[in-house]
Amino acid sequence: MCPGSAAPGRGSRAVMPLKAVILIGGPQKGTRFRPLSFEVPKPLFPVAGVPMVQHHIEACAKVPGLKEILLMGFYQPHEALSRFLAAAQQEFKIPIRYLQEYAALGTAGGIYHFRDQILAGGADAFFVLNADVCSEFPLREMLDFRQRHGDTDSFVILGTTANRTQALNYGCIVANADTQEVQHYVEKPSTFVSEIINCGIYLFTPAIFQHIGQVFQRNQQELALEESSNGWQRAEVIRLEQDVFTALAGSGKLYVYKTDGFWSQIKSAGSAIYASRLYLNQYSQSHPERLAQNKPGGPIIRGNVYIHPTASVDSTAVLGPNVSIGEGVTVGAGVRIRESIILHGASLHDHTCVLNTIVGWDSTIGRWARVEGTPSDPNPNDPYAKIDSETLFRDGRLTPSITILGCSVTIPAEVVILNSIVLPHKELSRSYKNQIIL
Ligand SMILES: Nc1nc2c(ncn2[C@@H]2O[C@H](COP(=O)(O)OP(=O)(O)O[C@H]3O[C@H](CO)[C@@H](O)[C@H](O)[C@@H]3O)[C@@H](O)[C@H]2O)c(=O)[nH]1
Repeated sequence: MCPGSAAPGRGSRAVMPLKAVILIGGPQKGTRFRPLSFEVPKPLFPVAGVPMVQHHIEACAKVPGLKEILLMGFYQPHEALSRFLAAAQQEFKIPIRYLQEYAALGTAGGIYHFRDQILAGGADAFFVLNADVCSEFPLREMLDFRQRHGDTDSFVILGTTANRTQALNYGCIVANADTQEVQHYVEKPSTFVSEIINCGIYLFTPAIFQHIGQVFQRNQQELALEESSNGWQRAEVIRLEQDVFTALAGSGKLYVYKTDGFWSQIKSAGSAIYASRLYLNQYSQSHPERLAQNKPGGPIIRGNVYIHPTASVDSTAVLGPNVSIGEGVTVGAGVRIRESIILHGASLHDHTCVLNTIVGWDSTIGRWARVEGTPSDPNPNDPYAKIDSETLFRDGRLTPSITILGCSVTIPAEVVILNSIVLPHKELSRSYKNQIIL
């Protein structure tokens, strides 16, 4: 933004041309999300009833002056993505495009490669958001913060507090307590650096490209020494965190805006259930119409529940808290569902009990069956605890986690499926416990 173009003072800000880039990654990643990512790319996985990145898009569309949203990744363009983009453009009345990287270029390589597209139309600043986080997205607050604290040419990272142990799984930020200027940045350190972590949400000005460009040139020079035909391409692989932030720390250009609002990573399927809970909570303020109510002749609703309008739920079913029911789902009489996501087309026959589970698209659960997982919620007694993006195995054994049924799985009547992952199209014939069923 041009210095002096905004009215000075707390919270007052002239509207300036802005853009947003959402980093959606690509197919190789998201292994902790299997088998769900087989069917739908992780950024489109429904969280609290809508695709994961729709929450980002909605937050961006609310920022005054935001002209365009660019989804950036290395997925091949496909029908589900195109359909989603078309629908989102209509709903949020903002241009949204997908820019495909020819290979995984890292968190800074893609934005550098497409810098002309980002700056087209004269963007003064732009947000970059990791797709695999859920947040209140305090984007306006980040703009106001930059206005108040940094110079208007500085860059802002959204930060939050984690506990000392879990902070090691994130980018860690040491900042000046008065100015919030980032003095030190270490990505996933091996020993404690700071409790302030990087939320994967940034506000940049076009000047960021000079800093990324320096890394690109250095990479090129280093690779020129190697005998390799694709040196140029590899020079384009650049990480914002290790290559850019670490160097920018202490230069007076990088600031952290700390939020106390909700925030979580969405790495594993278990964290999608937790993220759903956070967004459903937010709906009471932002989208009360999306929350199911207790009504005569309707199912019994406990806490926050989302039911797609096309779903058919028996009036004797008891749902909640934290349940999302997808398009065309059928829920029979006496069914109990808690802390679960039921994906479109699934059918839960009478008296089934589904707890801490994701039920895949078009799966069927026979009557009186019980499908249950173990939640991986953050420690409720630690206000700074984050969800552990658990690995599937520990000491060679499957760690108890939420139960996941892949798409078109059939569970017979009267069985118990506990802490298991069932791959798509399986027809089970008995009960299972702590297993991956291939
Ligand atoms: N377009 C594109 N996107 C990518 C690429 N690589 C990763 N992404 C996207 O960038 C985001 C970050 O992914 P990772 O590189 O897996 O990093 P991380 O382990 O999630 O850590 C990052 O996020 C944390 C917060 O959730 C931060 O704490 C940490 O510092 C870092 O920024 C994800 O949304 C992912 O889809 C790429 O090559 N191209």
